[in-house]
Amino acid sequence: MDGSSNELLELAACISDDDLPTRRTEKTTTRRERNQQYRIKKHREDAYTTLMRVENLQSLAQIFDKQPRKTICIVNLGFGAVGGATTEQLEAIFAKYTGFERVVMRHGKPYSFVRFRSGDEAQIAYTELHEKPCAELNDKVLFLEFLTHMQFAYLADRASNKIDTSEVLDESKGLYYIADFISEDEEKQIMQHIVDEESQSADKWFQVQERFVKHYGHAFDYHIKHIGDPSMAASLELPSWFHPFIKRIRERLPAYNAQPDQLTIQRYPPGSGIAFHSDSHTAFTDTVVILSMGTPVQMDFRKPAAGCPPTSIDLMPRSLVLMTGEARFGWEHAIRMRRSDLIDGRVRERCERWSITMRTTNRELRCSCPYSALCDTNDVLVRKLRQESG
Ligand SMILES: O=C(O)CCC(=O)C(=O)O
Ligand SMILES: [Fe+2]
Repeated sequence: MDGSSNELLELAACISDDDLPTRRTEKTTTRRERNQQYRIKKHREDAYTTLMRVENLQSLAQIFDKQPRKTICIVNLGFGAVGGATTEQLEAIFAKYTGFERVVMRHGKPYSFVRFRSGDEAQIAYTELHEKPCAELNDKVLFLEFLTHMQFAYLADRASNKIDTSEVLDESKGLYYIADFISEDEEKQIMQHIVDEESQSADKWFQVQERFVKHYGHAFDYHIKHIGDPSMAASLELPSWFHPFIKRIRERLPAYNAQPDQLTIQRYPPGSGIAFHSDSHTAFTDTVVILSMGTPVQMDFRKPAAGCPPTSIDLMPRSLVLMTGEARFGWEHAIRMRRSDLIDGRVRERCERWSITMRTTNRELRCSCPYSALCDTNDVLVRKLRQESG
């Protein structure tokens, strides 16, 4: 038996036979209690074994502290899985304890964290909730443990990957973010335009995976990942209501000198997204702009060659993202297909999101960027397109 199994056994409560009752009624009660204790012991073993497996831990001693600490780990309660909870549900359970600060959750993990102002205050919640059925969670029995700051950092902060969403994220890399690029009224007006145009060209919405797309100026064909047949576009003109926004981009980002001739409107129902990609280099030139509306969503960026972990920005409604240079050609971007995002440890459920992507077609059908892993300039299809265009 290895050390970890020993530790699990230590953690499992022993069922005491010391006080076996003699009278019949007492005996029935005690049996029930013993069964309940046995069930708790089983659940506890499952919970701790799962945690050790998920985090590849050899020992629980390296992760939990025996002293009361500010941070409690709920070993067997995460977000999303069967029997999981939302941030709001956990807040409702813990907010009644003095000193409660916040709930921290992570995607895809079977555990979560609750932060208190002090260890003593955390201890009160611990004593009341540990190994007890929780009424707010269908009587699920919760297993709580204390974490030191280092242990919390190890479990929770390790994968922190959020970029600071200041106005210019990384100008040198060509990634710009402008919050509140349009007003709430403008957002409503744009949505109204989209609805109005719906009646004229309803058949020009295409479903791509779980999202819906519509093109103006030029169509984009997702099968060949290139400019598509003009008949697939809702209109070969950009909608006139959009021109003032192009002017505004130039005012806000004077370096922006593109003349977009292609607009893609996309509707993302909750749970939908777009896989990692770099917009075709030979279909579009070096600047891609995205205006977001509706629900906020996390967009991930990654540099495939460098093997860096993805990093994400939170696309708030009415914000604008501009990608140029390295961010446009050398990075991939994606919106994960999921129903929620995890922002600073909080689960934020998604509603419907709308985006408008502005691009300029690349007339030369050629790209000379140094990011060959993402560049389609030598693809067979693109070479053929170049030949055909003379
Ligand atoms: O909808 C978005 O925000 C991203 C769209 C996108 O990346 C694309 O259409 O290439
Ligand atoms: Fe894209």
